[in-house]
Amino acid sequence: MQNETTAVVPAPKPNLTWTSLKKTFRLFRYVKPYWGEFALGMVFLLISSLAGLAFPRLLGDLVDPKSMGDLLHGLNKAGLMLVTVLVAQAIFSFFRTVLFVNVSEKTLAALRQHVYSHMIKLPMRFFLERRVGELTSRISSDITLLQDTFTTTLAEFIRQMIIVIGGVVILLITSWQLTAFMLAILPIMMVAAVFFGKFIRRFSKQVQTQVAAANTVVEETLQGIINVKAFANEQFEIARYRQRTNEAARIGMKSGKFRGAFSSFIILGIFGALVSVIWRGVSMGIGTPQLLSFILYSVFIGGSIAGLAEIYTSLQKSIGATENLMEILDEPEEAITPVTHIAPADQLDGQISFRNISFHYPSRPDLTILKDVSFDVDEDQKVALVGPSGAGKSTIVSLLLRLYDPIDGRVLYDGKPGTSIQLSVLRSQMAVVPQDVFLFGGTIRENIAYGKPDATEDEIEAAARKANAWEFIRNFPLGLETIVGERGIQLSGGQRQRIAIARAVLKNPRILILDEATSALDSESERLVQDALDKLMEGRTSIVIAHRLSTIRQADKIIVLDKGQIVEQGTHTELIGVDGGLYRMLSEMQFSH
Ligand SMILES: Nc1ncnc2c1ncn2[C@@H]1O[C@H](COP(=O)(O)OP(=O)(O)OP(=O)(O)O)[C@@H](O)[C@H]1O
Repeated sequence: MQNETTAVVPAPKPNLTWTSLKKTFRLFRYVKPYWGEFALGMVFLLISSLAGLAFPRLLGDLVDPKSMGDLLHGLNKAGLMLVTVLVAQAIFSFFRTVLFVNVSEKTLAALRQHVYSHMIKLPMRFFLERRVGELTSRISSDITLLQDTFTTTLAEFIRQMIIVIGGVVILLITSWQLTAFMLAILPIMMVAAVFFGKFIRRFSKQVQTQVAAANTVVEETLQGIINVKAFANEQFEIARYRQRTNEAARIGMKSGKFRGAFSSFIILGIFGALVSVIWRGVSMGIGTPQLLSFILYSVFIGGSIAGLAEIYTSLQKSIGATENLMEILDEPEEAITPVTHIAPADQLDGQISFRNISFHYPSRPDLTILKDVSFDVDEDQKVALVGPSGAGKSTIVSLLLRLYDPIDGRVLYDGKPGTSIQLSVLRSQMAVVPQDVFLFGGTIRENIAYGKPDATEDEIEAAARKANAWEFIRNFPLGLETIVGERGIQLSGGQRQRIAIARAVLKNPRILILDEATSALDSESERLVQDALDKLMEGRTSIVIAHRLSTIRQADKIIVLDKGQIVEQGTHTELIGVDGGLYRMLSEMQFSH
């Protein structure tokens, strides 16, 4: 199965239009700081391309030293000129490449950083509408594509244009009749060869897909050989394999015919065209040396025209990539600012009110998730949200974190509307201990310090102790430096939760949000987690999404949700006494197990 996060989504190939070109020009904003280097690179490119243009002419002279007076002297002179041109071209090409690579590396690093820092500040709504794979490929493959454009494609484009225009001018001066004859046939053949080549490559891709499909049959059946045998399905699998391999062979043979045609085309078309030009030149009485440089120019021009066809495709792709990036950059960011200090006026006491909140997710406007939800949480209270799956508990938490804004109604913090408090200031005073604890691939220390990046060693240790995590961390040979995540050790569910608790302890939030883990921990682990949570909840407002009702008996208030509405509110004792109440029913169901 394809992994969502690594799937590369190719950029669509748009047509070259004025608006898309205008978007591409916005890229040059990133090149601006390196304009000097870029311009110098351009100059070198011009010189080396022009030098390259002198090459066929000089080769002609080398064959025909007579044109330069004394035979030996002329030969040496032509040879020397050629060597000079070659060396100059080599030197200029070197500097041109280095300059262009420098400019594009710096430009694209800046672009990458800009896109990423913009992307991560976009509102949740944006992430609901896109797949992670799509976004990662925007930042990885699209920008890599642009890198190629800046380092090679652009330079190639200019070089090829100089060769085509300069070459044609030189040829016209030599003989306009022969030039017209050559231009009428050779470039067309070259461009046809490029498209023919592409067409054939499509076939090899199809063959590869079929071969891969056939290999899947082998792999699956050998891995699950017991199933094949137990079902006596050998014949069925043989038929499946035969069908796929035959299909691969069929496409392969079809492509073989085109390959054959391609070779014939090259022989007849391109070499034929060259022969015709030579024949025509000789019959026009043009001398061998001139004819040689004429043919060389023609080959150069033909090659460059074919190259331009490739460049066009690659520019098209880059323009597509740029459009995608610009689209992301045009999305409005959330108002996220670095929070270094919270002014006393902005410090929350921890009182929360939901006032007539109605909500639907931006991606599903037809599906109302919360309907007229109102409740209050007092400072330092512990409030539990309970209700069947899908009732809207996590949605309430998302609104509290202002990941989304309600469609109707208001969320108030200490009586002030959320919209009047700076988003970063608000979020920096809340912490979440989620159900699925997300650990970054790094050390335990880094993962705990995520709650407060500038935490000291002592603070980290104290947080780990308070979270009942110190004991197990100390027992790892590397302690806090133990690597966790994909390439490190795997922590148990309870251990991960305690790391998340330590994070929250470090953050020391006014409002704590707990999403209880649904999967059961073993009783010892559960006791340690619960004890750490109880300590963490002390002295702050806590909202707990509870799945196991046994943990919330002491809550100051229990809010029971069903289908996006509050159906009951009260303490455990009050709610358990409601005949036919949802809370009572849910607890009876849980305790009867
Ligand atoms: N990002 C989203 N986009 C669209 N609909 C969503 C999104 N997230 C949740 N929902 C829908 O909102 C409803 C409430 O979901 P929510 O996660 O708030 O429920 P919950 O009470 O927390 O459930 P659970 O106990 O299973 O976690 C569900 O019907 C869910 O399908």
